[in-house]
Amino acid sequence: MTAPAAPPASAEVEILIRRLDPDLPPPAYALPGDAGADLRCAVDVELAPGERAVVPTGLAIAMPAGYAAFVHPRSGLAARYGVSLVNTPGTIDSGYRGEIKLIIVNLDRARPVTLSRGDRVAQLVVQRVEQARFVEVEQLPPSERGEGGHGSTGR
Ligand SMILES: O=c1ccn([C@H]2C[C@H](O)[C@@H](COP(=O)(O)OP(=O)(O)OP(=O)(O)O)O2)c(=O)[nH]1
Ligand SMILES: [Mg+2]
Repeated sequence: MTAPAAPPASAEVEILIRRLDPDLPPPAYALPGDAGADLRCAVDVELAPGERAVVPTGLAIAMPAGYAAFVHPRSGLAARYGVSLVNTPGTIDSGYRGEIKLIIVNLDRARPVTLSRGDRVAQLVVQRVEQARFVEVEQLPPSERGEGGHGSTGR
């Protein structure tokens, strides 16, 4: 079986990058078509169980209006060591020009974890996002779900 055919080609979006730490490689997709481009940590970090740290990536970006980038954990690190991001996914606004930082947490209950400068510790997913216009009304239109939430459809 081959993968389903792609819809009509969508152009790649150009993202400008600044390497604040020129010795680190730029963000890159590990394989063609990957959703996330890997981000590296710019410093060595050791996290005790339950500890978190704000970690620099040495990277600043500028993307077009109408886009946002989301910082996601890497599942390999999550499965092997319990490493995640506190605010997953972290939101990078299109107007943000500062250094992308990762709020990394060690969720393992027993083992400390060491991340070394240059390790690929997170991934950046670039997406189109809509801007909403919030219109206040007295009543919201009816729907089949109504106000049912939090398991209202059953287990
Ligand atoms: O994991 C993250 C999340 C955010 N940011 C940067 C980019 C983003 O545009 C900015 C603000 O993030 P967010 O809106 O999530 O935080 P906030 O607490 O609402 O801060 P602000 O008041 O600056 O919007 O911080 C990061 O570098 N890493
Ligand atoms: Mg904000």
